[in-house]
Amino acid sequence: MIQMKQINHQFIIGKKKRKTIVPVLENVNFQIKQGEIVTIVGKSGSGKSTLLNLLSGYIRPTNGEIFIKDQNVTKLSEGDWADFRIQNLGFIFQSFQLIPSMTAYQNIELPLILKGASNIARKQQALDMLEMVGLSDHADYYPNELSGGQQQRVSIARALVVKPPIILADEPTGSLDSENEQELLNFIQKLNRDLNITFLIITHDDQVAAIGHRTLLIKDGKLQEEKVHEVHR
Ligand SMILES: Nc1ncnc2c1ncn2[C@@H]1O[C@H](COP(=O)(O)OP(=O)(O)OP(=O)(O)O)[C@@H](O)[C@H]1O
Repeated sequence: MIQMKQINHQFIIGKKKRKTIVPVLENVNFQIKQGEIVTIVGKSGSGKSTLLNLLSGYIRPTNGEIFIKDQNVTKLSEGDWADFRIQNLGFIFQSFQLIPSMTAYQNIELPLILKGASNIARKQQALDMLEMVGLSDHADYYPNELSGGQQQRVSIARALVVKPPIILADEPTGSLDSENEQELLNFIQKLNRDLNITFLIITHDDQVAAIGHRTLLIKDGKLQEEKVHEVHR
């Protein structure tokens, strides 16, 4: 489903004589199968977000190739990457990234507008998602009128409304209290079981890491298999 082949990534800071090269990832190779939940851990600054940004196409690798659903995404133009992203990837961020001037319903509907869905289909699917995350009665609330846990549920509904086969999550529980965290983790596992959605989750939190079928560790620019959690399957 997802494959990184010999990925190297470095950032270049400054210009000309003051140029500094910051190597972040070195010869990273891994594969994720459809229906897996894989969690990625590593110290602050180890390159976790960089890895996720490479998989999202927001940055391009210095070297190496990335395949998602057998498509070599490193070869896609910006426009084709944008289309591919809308069709295949959903995102969950720590900071929710909801649009403050739009209601819960409108935030969830937005990816469907971008995808070109019809009016009727949009309405039905957005309402279904609101129901699925238990917020049917909050459709017309704006993000600042919702609790942190409710905002996170709206952001998940928005990620899922286009039914992406893959969800990339960066510290998805980072802003939640322990009750909401547990609820979200149960929800991710349910989506994985019921809809066979593949999850790649970056986290600092052991409880989150443990929902992965496997956990990968980024250390000194390299990726290593940390743990296989047998209990989940
Ligand atoms: N756009 C950029 N330009 C230059 N350097 C960058 C850029 N983005 C990240 N870096 C550097 O790459 C390294 C890895 O950063 P990254 O954000 O991937 O780490 P992380 O593991 O996600 O950290 P955290 O857990 O603190 O979020 C850091 O040294 C950072 O300074």
